Amino acid sequence: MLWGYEPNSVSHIHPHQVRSGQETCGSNYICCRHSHSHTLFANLNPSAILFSLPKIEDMVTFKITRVESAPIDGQKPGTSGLRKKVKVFTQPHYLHNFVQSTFNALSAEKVKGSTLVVSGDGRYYSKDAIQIIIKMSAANGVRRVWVGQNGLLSTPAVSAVVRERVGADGSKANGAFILTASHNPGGPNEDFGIKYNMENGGPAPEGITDKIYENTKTIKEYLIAEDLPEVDISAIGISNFSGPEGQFDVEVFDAASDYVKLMKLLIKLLCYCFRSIFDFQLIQKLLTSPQFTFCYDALSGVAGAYAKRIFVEELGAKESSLLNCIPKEDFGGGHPDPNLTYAKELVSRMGLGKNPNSDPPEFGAAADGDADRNMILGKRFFVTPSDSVAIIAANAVQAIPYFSSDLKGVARSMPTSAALDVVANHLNLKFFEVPTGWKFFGNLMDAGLCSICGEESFGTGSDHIREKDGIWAVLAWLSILAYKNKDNLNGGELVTVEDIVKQHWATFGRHYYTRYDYENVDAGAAKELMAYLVKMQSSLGEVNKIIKGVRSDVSNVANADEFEYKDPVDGSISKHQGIRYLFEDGSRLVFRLSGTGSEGATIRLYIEQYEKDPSKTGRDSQEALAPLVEVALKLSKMQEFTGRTAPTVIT
Ligand SMILES: O=P([O-])(O)O[C@H]1O[C@H](COP(=O)(O)O)[C@@H](O)[C@H](O)[C@H]1O
Ligand SMILES: [Mg+2]
Repeated sequence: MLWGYEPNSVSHIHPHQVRSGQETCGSNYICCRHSHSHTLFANLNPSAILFSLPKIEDMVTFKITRVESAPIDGQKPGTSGLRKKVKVFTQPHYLHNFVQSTFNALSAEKVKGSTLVVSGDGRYYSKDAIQIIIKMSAANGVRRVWVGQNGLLSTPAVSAVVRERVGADGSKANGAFILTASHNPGGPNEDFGIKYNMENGGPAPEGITDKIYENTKTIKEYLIAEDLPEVDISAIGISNFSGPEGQFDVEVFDAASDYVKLMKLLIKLLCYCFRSIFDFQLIQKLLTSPQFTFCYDALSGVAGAYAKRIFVEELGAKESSLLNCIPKEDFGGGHPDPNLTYAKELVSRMGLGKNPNSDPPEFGAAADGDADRNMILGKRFFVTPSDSVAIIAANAVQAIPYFSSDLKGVARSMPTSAALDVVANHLNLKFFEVPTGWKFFGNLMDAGLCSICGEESFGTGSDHIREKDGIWAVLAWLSILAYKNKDNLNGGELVTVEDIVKQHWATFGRHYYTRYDYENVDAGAAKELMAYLVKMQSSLGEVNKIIKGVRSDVSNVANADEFEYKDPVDGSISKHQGIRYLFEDGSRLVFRLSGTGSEGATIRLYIEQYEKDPSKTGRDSQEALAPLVEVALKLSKMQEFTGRTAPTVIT
């Protein structure tokens, strides 16, 4: 096969590996700069020189080694993959066992000849992990591995790449290893993580993650190409190798430009028209208006790799509107979780928290380490994630071109407030309540049942990919603001984030909502607390007596259960997905153990109360919910079980 590159795209020299589509020069090989095949072929200059692929005998060859191993405890993937301390991951065979168990769960015939994406949020240990996974992929018969430059790809970008990218030779990805522990801190003493995403770009379903876990308990050996040279993942280009089963390639590509292009291209593929998902021109007008001010905090996570390209270069925001937008291995020592506690700098810049800025911007947002979560803030105003998804759904058809023809349906996770339910009801939309974990939305989307979904845990997204998407959520909010202000940008009064939220409450009522997190609690104590709450569910008379003893103004519990979900698409059943106490007036208490921590246990307590009367929707949420909070803490004996007098995080 013959193919070529523009001569001016030559970027650097690699003496060790053959990089395809490259001009050979003595013993060195010159690499070419390109982002992906669409650009490559679209830009192909007729005068470009055509090169033949390197001959097998020129390629670096590798052998396959079978390394004896044994099961290591505790490799059960959580809500979103395996997340542990770096010190755990760097134990001999630890990562290898998990990767081999994943290959075995997928089956050899699916792995052989496949194309895998391997990248992540760039946290400490990622670079070593990528080299290990490349070597194990080669040994397991994978045909090619795609890596974002420097090993960086946000979780939503991985999903987009798996679904939409076409390699220079027409190849498509079959799956991905995403290396992240999301919102957990990074560094030698902090967390690392790995999860596998399937061909649809979404997280592996429980059927696969259960198999992976079973395999980790019986593993005896793994395969690795120990002599495969390290691949330079800082340089864009393709490295070719030859193994016992044939050719193996590693392609390093520009993570950000691919994401931006794929997002734009997607709509063309789906709709055969030339609109982008968002109306970039309209958003640009808003972002460049002197009346509007903007701030984006990537919390030193991988979102920074996209923020400059999208917000500054594409949409005209000022560079000074970006905070912590250089990705760092240890997230600058911070906790890359976009909430009111951990996104301190943004929170104070937005006029909230301890040292509030006196002149805050109109709009602020933050992302987590792997850029799938988002927090949306207005001037001195916090938007709860449960309200955020409801507001996006209520405005999507008018404000976001991707949805202009209609919404197929909407969905939320169980602990997320019912604000979205009210919108769905009002707009007569299909509605689904699923367990916590983005993978549950994927089935609905693949079946064409859901367009927009969201979670209280700062996750919002749509069926453009199969992961939640932090930058998408920001663009969705900017679209709504741009749409509502399209006639106000020449001196008129701006419709603010706060106005939009308050208008929403006036129309649909307000779900007062708060979440209390008790992080790093003793795992045994957390289990006992949950067991106690389940036991109490069988004596509601007793529960109501306790409640009335604590607060006579709180209504009775009408129903209590553990949430169970039957997937409407594949019929699979997920049990024990959170403990619910449902009150007569529609209020809810939900208790769950986090599935994303790496040590001890995190208890999450979700508290919700619906207020329909528009004259009562403007209260401070902590104040409005104080009676229910008191009830929840006493009913669960939180302090008795955990020894904690206060939560670590309140949102
Ligand atoms: O950690 P992420 O951003 O990948 O997010 C992951 O975990 C969240 C829950 O976390 P927990 O179990 O701690 O409540 C889920 O809502 C989310 O769908 C999942 O992708
Ligand atoms: Mg995340």
